[in-house]
Amino acid sequence: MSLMYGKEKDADHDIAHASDPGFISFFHKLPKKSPAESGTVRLFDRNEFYSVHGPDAHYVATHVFRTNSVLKYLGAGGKVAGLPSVTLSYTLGNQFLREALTVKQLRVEIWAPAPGQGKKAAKFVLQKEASPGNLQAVEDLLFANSDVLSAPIVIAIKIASSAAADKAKTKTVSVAYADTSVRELGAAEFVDNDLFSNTESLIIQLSVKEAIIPTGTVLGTTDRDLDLNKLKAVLERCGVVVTERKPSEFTAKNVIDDIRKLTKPEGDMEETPGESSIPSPSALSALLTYLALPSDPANHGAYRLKTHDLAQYMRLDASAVRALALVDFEGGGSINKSATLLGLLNKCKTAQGTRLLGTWLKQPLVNLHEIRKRQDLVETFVDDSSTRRVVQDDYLKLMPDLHRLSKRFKKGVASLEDVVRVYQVVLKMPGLLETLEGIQYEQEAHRALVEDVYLGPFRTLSTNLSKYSDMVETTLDLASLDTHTYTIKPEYDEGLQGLSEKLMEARDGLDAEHRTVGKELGLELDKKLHLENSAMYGYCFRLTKNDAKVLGKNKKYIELGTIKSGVYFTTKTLKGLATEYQETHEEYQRAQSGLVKEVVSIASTYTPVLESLDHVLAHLDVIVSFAHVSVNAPEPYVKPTVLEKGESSLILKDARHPCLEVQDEISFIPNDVEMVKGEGEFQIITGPNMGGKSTYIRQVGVIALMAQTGCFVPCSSATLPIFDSILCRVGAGDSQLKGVSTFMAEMLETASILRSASKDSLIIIDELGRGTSTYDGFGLAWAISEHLASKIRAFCLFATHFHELTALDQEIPHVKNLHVVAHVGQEEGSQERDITLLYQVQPGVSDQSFGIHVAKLANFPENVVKLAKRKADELEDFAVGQHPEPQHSDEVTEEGIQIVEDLLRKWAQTSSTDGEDVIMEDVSPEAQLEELRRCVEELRPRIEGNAWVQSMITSL
Ligand SMILES: Nc1ncnc2c1ncn2[C@@H]1O[C@H](COP(=O)(O)OP(=O)(O)OP(=O)(O)O)[C@@H](O)[C@H]1O
Repeated sequence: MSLMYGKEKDADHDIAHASDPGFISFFHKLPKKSPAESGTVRLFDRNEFYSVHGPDAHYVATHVFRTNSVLKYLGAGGKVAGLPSVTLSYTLGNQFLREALTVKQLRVEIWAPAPGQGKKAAKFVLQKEASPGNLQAVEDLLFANSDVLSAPIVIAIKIASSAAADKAKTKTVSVAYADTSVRELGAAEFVDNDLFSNTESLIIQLSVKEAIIPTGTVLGTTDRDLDLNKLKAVLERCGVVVTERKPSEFTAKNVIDDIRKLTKPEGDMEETPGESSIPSPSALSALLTYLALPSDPANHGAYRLKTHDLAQYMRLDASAVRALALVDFEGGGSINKSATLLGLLNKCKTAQGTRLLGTWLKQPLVNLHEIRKRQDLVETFVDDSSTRRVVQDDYLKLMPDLHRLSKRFKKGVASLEDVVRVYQVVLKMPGLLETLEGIQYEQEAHRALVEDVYLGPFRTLSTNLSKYSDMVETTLDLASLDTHTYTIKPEYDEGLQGLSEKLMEARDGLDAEHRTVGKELGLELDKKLHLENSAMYGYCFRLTKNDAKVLGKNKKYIELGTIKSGVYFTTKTLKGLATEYQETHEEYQRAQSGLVKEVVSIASTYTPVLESLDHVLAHLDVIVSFAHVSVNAPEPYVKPTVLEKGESSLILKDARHPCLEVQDEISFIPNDVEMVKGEGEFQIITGPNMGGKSTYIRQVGVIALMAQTGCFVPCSSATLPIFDSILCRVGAGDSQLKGVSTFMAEMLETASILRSASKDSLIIIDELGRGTSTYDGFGLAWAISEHLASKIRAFCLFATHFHELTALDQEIPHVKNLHVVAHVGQEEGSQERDITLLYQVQPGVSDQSFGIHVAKLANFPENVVKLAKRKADELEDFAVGQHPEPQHSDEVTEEGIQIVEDLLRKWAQTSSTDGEDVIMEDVSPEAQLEELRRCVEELRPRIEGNAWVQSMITSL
């Protein structure tokens, strides 16, 4: 969901009038935004609208209104020295705040006029503060009526190191996390490497939005500072907002008491947990302090504390989430639904289903039994399409977000309408049960599973809810539901019944007087003489001005007023009756509202049942959605054969990229994938730019991930082992990293892969060594490949432009070369060569090299660094022709290599500041490419004389 406002009238609230001259000086004296100037927006509540000032005003102008013309400049100096300001209506402002917190990952502050200050306040006080992981203060304001599709998870991280651990380059990481929207706390403690690979996986698994870490020292030079910097880099890569707090907050003081307060119901006499039984006490302590949970009595006894085991799910790194396009990482809300796996697979009908799917994609299973269970359930709904449709259209589609409803009950803000919505769910249950009982099984074995996962729980929950229906039916006036009025049945309460009768009597009295006056005046009731309950006068009579002449000067008829619709009048009797009616009505409302509270509070006792029901419905929704997508894909998906870790090779027939094959403009070419353990689990893919390399290697990752979430896969047949992790490294051109320079990010990610991969990992490396500037890039690619292939022996797909890397298959038996096929043609009589891309992947090496790139090292295991250096030297030799003949292309000549060398040197020099190996940190990929194009132009005559060089740079 992105904000597309256009130029709104909203911006026209006249801020110049609304603001006191004193405001400008007040604004300039405000404390600096915490913790850093950036990343926080500050809104001023002006009773009817919000105003925004300074740099924030520019931000709002650009992002909300998409024009600077909405800016007003307060104070003297106009555009040059005035205070840039913009206003937002409450609706627009709240929408902006929601997006700032959940999509843009910003902190927000809302300031309100200081007590005693009127509309034109000059002084404001901070009223509400919120951050992506802590929405508590603004929950009612911003999220009361909108589904939050992802939970505001906030995590506190503490790193402990010891001399022994330092030597082994490991750390102990303690984390505590909270989801205040469901009142859940969690903790985990694990050993991590010095690049925090496990912490990264945990952040992905939990979809963390904000992290609290201790501040470093001022100088930032201690070992701890260095660790914190690395941690910050990881957090940034994962798109997490970093909040720094004093290290003193990371001490375990009071944490036992606080946890007891939060998790134990009042009066629970069970023994207090000791400090040793509370995991990650210091991280928990920092987290509780930050969220101020213990100080709010509403939280007492309301929280649950869990421990999270990192190994229960497949591990993913941040690049994998991006490279496999699992979810919209930047959170911008893609318009094209099939652009992400979440978008593609989300045929869920409920908000809870969509949320659970998002979680499942970040938490692929590693337990074979659990994976097969999900697959069998999906198969059940693939086999029986008609039940699938009925479940989706007649049941799931009508289910409200029970999680949100439960939350409203828990917070005591639920209304009768909420009570009724739950009732409507309960009414649907027998039909849903009957539908599921009627499933036509192709595999009898699935019957017990459906019974176990859905029918059993639904029956129990229905039984638990039967009293709920009774309660609603005896207390609520169900006859008035159709008109969306929610009232208590008068018969339910004696007092209410009495009042209701009194109300009827009063109403009868009014009617009688209506008749009497009609007769007296000789006017037909309702056509001429109207009895009305006017907002201004209460019950009274109305006549048109013309008809009103009959009233004459008769004192009996008391005129109340004349407006366009006619003349209003009353009589003494009517006045008395109207007052009585009004008073009884008010009394009735009071009595009813007491009863409403009672009914809502009885309904609230069902929240645990509702939460369980929510979970089973969400599960059903995702499974049915998987089945729906599997059947309705351009080519139906198949159930993959998943085998235990290490027990299988990866064999896919006719594999497709699920997100690409659904795009209208693409006629997708399927490819087989064979990664046979011991024979070819390491594959190097070369080929021309845009030839389909990335697509091929990424689709393998997507398919493995889909298989482990229990979904069917886009292949005609598939066998694959369980992977403990999918780790990716994607080239600079594709990465959308912020903050860290692309180069450093590339190196860190690759280093992290080397540290954390195992033989059961699936590694996807795309375009390693791009965007940097020496031959080390090749050396690095070689060294990494060799390390992965011979030491780690992971399943790996490596797409590269380093043609020379393909020689690795001569050294390591299970390295296999593949290439994407391109047909290079030349029209007769033309100098132009055009390439037809066929997107077919075939064994062997492509006969063209497509460019050499460059890199520098950061944080690699020493042997990799050494090897990289050696290989780089070898390549230099190779380049000047002292190396054996190039093996794979007849067209490569010494002259050709020389031209490429000269070209690259020129490129490196022009971009370099010191003539050394260049790290183009500050140069955007576009600018680098532009630079390269310029160099090509300079060497144009020589390039045109050499077909090989020319083919290599066609893509430029
Ligand atoms: N199997 C396929 N069938 C049809 N079209 C494909 C296929 N694979 C890729 N394409 C098309 O080719 C485009 C480029 O593919 P991809 O990015 O995988 O190429 P690449 O070889 O990795 O390119 P580069 O080397 O420039 O990074 C895709 O966006 C898609 O439109």
